[in-house]
Amino acid sequence: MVILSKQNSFFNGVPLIDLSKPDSKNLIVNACEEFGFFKVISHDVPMEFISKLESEAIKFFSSPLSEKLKAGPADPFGYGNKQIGTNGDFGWVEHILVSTNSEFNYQKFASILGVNPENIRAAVNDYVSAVKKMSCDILEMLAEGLNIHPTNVFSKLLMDENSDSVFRLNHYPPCSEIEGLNDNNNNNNLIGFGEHTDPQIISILRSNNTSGLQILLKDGHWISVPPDEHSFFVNVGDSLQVMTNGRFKSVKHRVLANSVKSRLSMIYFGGPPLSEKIAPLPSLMEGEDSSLYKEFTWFEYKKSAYKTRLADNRLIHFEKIAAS
Ligand SMILES: C=C1C[C@]23C[C@@]1(O)CC[C@H]2[C@@]12CC[C@H](O)[C@@](C)(C(=O)O1)[C@H]2[C@@H]3C(=O)O
Ligand SMILES: O=C(O)CCC(=O)C(=O)O
Ligand SMILES: [Fe+2]
Repeated sequence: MVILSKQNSFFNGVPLIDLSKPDSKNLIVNACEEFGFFKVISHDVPMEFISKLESEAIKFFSSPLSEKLKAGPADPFGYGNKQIGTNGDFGWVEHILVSTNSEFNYQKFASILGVNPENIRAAVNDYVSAVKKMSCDILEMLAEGLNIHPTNVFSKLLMDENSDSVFRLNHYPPCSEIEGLNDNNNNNNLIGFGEHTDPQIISILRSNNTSGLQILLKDGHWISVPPDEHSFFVNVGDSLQVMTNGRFKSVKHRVLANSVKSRLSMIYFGGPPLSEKIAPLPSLMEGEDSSLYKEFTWFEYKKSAYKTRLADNRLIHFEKIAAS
């Protein structure tokens, strides 16, 4: 029996994983089951990579809107302003979305920044490579914690040369008008990025020290995640929910805009190759036929996901109807 030490394993209500500690694999499993979310410290992503990318992003987002729009529209890759996806979702946010594998047209960004496209490409590549390595370490610890062999069942999907992973930079400008907005609970809330789950396997988020991120708990309450520029935050995505046959739940999260400070976040979304079948791992099913989900590939899931609104439950179309 595994006895989990709860001591020092929470940070303001959010599970805290110290990657240097030997018991972290069990704590990660616990966090994925209870929250679908956790904070990571003692990682080995160099601060130099984070700062370099952050300064390139600040330069880009500080450019005149007319210049930034030249790197859009986000279809889904490129620059987007207030628009999230193409199905009618909006937020107080501007963003850049790039594919981590295909040759993205960095020239578009570079001409705006007036820099060599190699600089921005190198900043994204250095950062993404380090964060991808950390994602794989976490996924391998997860597999070990679940007693799955080989332990690279999840990480090999991110390591595959055809892995369909994406990287996103979000900038939430401060909004002074929030003070005038009131919801029924007397809160001043302006949505930066509306509630949703991430479709991929795992998402790794790093932000500056501006608050805004919230996660939905199993009991239906939203909690604010205190920002920490030196740490990373990990989300279970829909695909990991399916691969664990619902044992882990993809976490609903959202971002509220801030009235005084701007928030800058960078998120790596680790996804499988398009042709990969997304199905529960046999060792996590009670019997051969106990999958909660119909068979589908990541391509089929993505195609369907891109037709949905942000807050929709995208997995519902792939769930088996329970026999009565
Ligand atoms: C409204 C949408 C934006 C999104 C594609 C979608 O149709 C539904 C999923 C959204 C999401 C959420 C997590 C990531 O930010 C994202 C890049 C992704 O893979 O799924 C976005 C999509 C997007 O902005 O293109
Ligand atoms: O910007 C953030 O802090 C979170 C954004 C997010 O959840 C996303 O881009 O999917
Ligand atoms: Fe998200």
